[in-house]
Amino acid sequence: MSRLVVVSNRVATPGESRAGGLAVGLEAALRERGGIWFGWSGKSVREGGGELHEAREGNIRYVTMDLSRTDLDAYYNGFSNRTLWPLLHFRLDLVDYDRNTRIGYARVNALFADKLAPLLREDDVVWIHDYHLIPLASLLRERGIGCRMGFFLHVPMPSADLAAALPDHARLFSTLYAYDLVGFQTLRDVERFQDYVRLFGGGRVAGDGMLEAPGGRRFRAAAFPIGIDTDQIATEAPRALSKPTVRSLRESLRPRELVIGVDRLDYSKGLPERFRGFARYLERHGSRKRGLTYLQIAPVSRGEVAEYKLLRTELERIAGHINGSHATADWTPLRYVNRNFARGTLTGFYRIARIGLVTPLRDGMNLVAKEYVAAQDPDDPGVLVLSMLAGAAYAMREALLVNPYDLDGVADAIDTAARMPRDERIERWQALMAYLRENDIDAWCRSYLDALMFDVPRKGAGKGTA
Ligand SMILES: O=P(O)(O)OC[C@H]1O[C@H](O[C@H]2O[C@H](CO)[C@@H](O)[C@H](O)[C@H]2O)[C@H](O)[C@@H](O)[C@@H]1O
Ligand SMILES: O=c1ccn([C@@H]2O[C@H](COP(=O)(O)OP(=O)(O)O)[C@@H](O)[C@H]2O)c(=O)[nH]1
Repeated sequence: MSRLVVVSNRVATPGESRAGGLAVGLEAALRERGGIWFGWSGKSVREGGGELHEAREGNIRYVTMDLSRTDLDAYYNGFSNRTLWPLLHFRLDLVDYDRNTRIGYARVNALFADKLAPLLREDDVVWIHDYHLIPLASLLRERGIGCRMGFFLHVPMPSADLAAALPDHARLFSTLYAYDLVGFQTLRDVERFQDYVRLFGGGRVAGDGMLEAPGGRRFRAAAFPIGIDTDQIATEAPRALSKPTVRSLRESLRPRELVIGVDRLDYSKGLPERFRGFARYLERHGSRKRGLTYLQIAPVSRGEVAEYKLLRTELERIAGHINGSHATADWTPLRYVNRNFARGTLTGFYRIARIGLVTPLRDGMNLVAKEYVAAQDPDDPGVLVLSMLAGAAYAMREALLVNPYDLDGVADAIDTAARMPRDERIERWQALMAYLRENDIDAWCRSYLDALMFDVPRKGAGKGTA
């Protein structure tokens, strides 16, 4: 069997617990097969960068690389998170068009290629993840690496016209042509990518999932919706009820029901809109409103990026306003917590929540939606309120689907969820859970790697073909 080499900006090194779905998914994927996980160390150094660190746990070898402060600012805080992230989440209004960060992004990708190339063997399978590392395969091929390489985009692929608004977009997106397989979360993402290749990328859709780049090189593009470790969460959730943090949350709520939201503090997650949707519920459903308490967990994310700092201030203001307007001496309707919780604890929180509120404005997938469902009590499950603009909504049709911009719709969905009879809750939950069991994290990993290893012709790979 070929050795698997996973490459991503974020690496979950042993013992690290941090919010973010990519690391959660890849950790589970590598646990099954073993291999190398290569990426940024999470550290920045004053000068230089490029130092490698190694660690091993079980069958996974972790190789991580430090980045200089300047490189990190340009590549991660800059081009990845201030240019590509908003672009890929349909937020042209937030895109930063700075040329220097674009150059820094190219420089750091070249550094990744320089450090990774010597570690690779001819029969390795290299699986590169996310928007931070789009050009990496092309740079590795320039360095003579001919092995199979796949890419997976964890975030949405935007409409072709939006993608084309990026200066030099063709130079960036055409580097995707160096991969053998380009994976997306949903079929809609694949279709939007095909549109881009056809309309702006100089290529053509060859049928059968294959695309043809301008020079004639063929590669595959397909959807592989990421899953979770469904059985593990279902087993862990009832056990988590005995954890002191979970017990004390439960006791503090009585006699009210819990509504829960769990998101990195990110504008793509639609938190201001969600807070306002909850406020609308409080205003419109006055007689029942005191039956619910909404807990929003929102660990700070990308805290050095200006837009994220602004969002934090805005949320504090809205939360203060909601509580100021609706709280009583013995009830705070919205509890807003900027802390990261271990996933073991979160499963207990999900389990005791009658409603899971997941309303991103755009999201590649959203693993929290899936974790919430997997953690429910089969005899008395809660209800998932899910944005129709999250990748997760593509298959999770038995959730209460909402438009996250429609505050009245969100308020109505909270009310419907709070009043939903047990039989209906069970019926919806069973359908969702059957889907999550069949499409778990192992299935995701297996289907992607099978497609990369067996479904992709190898003609034309190798040096100079990118
Ligand atoms: O690494 P960070 O900058 O701290 O951000 C955390 C991760 O956020 C994004 O996650 C995405 O991947 C999830 C799993 O596929 C998906 O469910 C979610 O919709 C995406 O937003 C980002 O894409 C990752 O690269 C980050 O590591
Ligand atoms: O305090 C927290 C908040 C979130 N998460 C985890 O972070 C991931 C978030 O993934 P998702 O796909 O929902 O969104 P992303 O943050 O990757 O955009 C999920 O596995 C959560 O359980 C966590 O471990 N602790």
